[in-house]
Amino acid sequence: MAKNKKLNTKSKKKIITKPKFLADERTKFLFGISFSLLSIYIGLAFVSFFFTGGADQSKLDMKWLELITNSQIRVENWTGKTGAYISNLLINKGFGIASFSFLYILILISLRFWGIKIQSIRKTVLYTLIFSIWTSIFMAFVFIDSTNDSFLYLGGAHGYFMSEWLISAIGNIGTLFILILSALSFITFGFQNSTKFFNKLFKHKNKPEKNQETVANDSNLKNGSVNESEKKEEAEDLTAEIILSPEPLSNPIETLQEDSLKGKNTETDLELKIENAKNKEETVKISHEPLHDFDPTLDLSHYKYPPLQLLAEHQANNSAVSKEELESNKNKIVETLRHYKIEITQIKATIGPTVTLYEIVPAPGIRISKIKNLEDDIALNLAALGIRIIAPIPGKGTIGIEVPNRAPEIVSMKSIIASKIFQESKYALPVALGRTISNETYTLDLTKMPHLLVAGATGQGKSVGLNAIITSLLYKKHPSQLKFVLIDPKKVELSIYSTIEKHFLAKLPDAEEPIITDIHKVIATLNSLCVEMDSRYDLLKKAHARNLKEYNTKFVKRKLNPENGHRYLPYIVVIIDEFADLIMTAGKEVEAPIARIAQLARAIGIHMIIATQRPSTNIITGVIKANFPARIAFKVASMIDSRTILDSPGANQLIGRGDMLISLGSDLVRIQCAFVDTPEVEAITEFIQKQQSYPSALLLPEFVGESSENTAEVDLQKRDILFEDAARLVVGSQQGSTSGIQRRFSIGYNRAGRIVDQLEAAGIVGPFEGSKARQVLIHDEFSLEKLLNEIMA
Ligand SMILES: Nc1ncnc2c1ncn2[C@@H]1O[C@H](COP(=O)(O)OP(=O)(O)OP(=O)(O)O)[C@@H](O)[C@H]1O
Repeated sequence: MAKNKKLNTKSKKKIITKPKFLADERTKFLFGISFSLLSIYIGLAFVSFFFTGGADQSKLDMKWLELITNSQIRVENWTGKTGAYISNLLINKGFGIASFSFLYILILISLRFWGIKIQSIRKTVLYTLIFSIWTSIFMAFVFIDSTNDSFLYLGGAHGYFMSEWLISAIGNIGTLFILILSALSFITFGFQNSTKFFNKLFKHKNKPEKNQETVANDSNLKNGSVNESEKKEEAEDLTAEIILSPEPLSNPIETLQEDSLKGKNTETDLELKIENAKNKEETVKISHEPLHDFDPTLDLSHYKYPPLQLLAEHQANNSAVSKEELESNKNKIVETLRHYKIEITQIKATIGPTVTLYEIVPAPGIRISKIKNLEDDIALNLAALGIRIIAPIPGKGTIGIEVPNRAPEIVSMKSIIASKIFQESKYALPVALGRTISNETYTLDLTKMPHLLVAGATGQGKSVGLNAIITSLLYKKHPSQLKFVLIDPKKVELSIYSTIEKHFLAKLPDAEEPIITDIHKVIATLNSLCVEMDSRYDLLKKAHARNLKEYNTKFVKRKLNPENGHRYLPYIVVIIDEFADLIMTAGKEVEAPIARIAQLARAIGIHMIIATQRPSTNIITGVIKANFPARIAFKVASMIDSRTILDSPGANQLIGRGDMLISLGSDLVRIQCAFVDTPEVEAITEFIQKQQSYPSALLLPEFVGESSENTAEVDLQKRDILFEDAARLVVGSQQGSTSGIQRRFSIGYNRAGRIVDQLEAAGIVGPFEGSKARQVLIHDEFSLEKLLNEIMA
């Protein structure tokens, strides 16, 4: 109980001792200077007092004001009358030479203003006061006679008064005992290791010193072979650490268990409980008083989120839709419908950033399909592209006709990021996409998607869309909470993010480039993500957590022991720009890991966004579609493309420049994507890059390719027709890389890989060595020809 109480007061104290005063750097600087100069001034005054105090003494009995105002009076002290007065007040009239300890407080305060924290000021003031009182009495007691022949009172007036009073009350011996006892009490309670020190000094002089931090891990503690006094001593050490250490303890499990020992104070109990804690640390039901929560952001505690000013307004001129435009569109719609004998009872317009939605209520008895078929006629009459008819609008019972505005508005990323809905969103991975047709900010939680497929013909806003997604995540997430894996075979779009590698990116340990462009590296990275996925699943299982959020909550609450492999798991967002290029070169080799991650990674916080220009069925395969329920389509060339992405037409009728449809299961929402320009993204990455970072990108687990294991199955009788040529190429260039063969013969990655496997089986190249090129085992053409002849025979 007492222990707990202490812990409580401790944590309360900690809260109070962190005042948020003087946040302004300039004020801190000025205060820092002032206190430093004051410390030097008082220090000089004190030192000078020893030499000049005698000469000045007669003048120092005056009142301060009198002394200061009378310019006739001069003192010897180096710091003038004020310094002399203060020294006399504190040393002679106060605590004697113990007054020097007050200087320590001044130095500590000035250091604090300089940003250096040595120890708590509150604690130091208390200890200094106790120390000064004690020392002044002690000095006065020891040097009681020196007052007769010196101006200097080593114990100060306070010390002399107190020691004389004590001597008269309990005599010299009694006073000495009181002084010794009070000194010991101060040391015992004031310094956490003092009991240990005394015990060692008096009882166990021969026992080797034990490192305090390793006490809990000591194997003696486990096997119970220690004697009682050792146990007691170590239990005391542990207790002392729990009560006094203001820092988070290194092993949270033990401390939590320690909390649970309320009221049990026999040492044997304590030992046994701690031992149990070791065995049971995977049991995550601990619900005792928590330690301070683990804060993953503390690694980069000074990290500042990008400010809004880095984004631009992009205010388009004359973008407002005029009343005339609305009226004229309305009239044309009504006329066209009337022409086909379709009467409407009501029409309403909702002005969006790029399109205006005209909602009509047809007269009773009109068939909806009739209106739907008039799409082209209405478009013709309005002389506008990109008209889309939604018949009926789900959940509304009306028919919608979307008509593009003459001057579309640019939705700036700034307005979206600044929106209340985004700022206040509590999503785990908040993505701000743009504005809906009714001008509402559209945000989504990537963890709920859980993956996103983005398609659109070239130049329609796909890259801007990806940038908008990445930017919104950068505005909301700390580097400790989120890592991106950026795959960009085109090598242009995502390279802008390479500067924030050490803050926000994850890559293979041997990868030189932060943005993955090489097909081999892509395959290795995707497979490595599968390994990471499996290891995360294991961790979640061990922790009895259902998903990453639950797992991280447990970790933050210090219910999972890092010594057992537990770690804070950041979200990983994998972005693949130009997915088509990957599928075309590596086919199944990329499709398989992507499908695997897509199927399983939701719970463990790996989310994928794949983008493609070519939304054809050989790229967006059934496997990919089945695993990517959330899809975004920018304008595409044909209705077939639209169907491939969204399973419905519509994307072919979009007007481009960020006009998009998002499909989440059954819903189809039209959105004007937020616009973020390259200079803005550069400003954001530069802002992040300038800040303190991790030493490297997050390193994904190493992935060792499987190809070497397959060589046993390679049948050299069924050689590829390019086998011989490839063998000559490899020996001629002395380079055994799959990509070299792929390029030279313009063949797919799979086929090149198979040829390399055959070359390995024939003994021409060595086994797969991860990122390094394979070794070439045949060094000259003569040996090669000999070998080839043997194989052909
Ligand atoms: N949300 C938007 N708002 C306004 N204009 C946009 C928007 N998105 C794109 N644009 C305009 O369209 C141009 C092309 O966009 P973007 O580079 O994103 O196309 P893309 O689909 O990625 O093309 P590619 O596939 O060839 O890289 C931009 O330079 C910009 O002028």
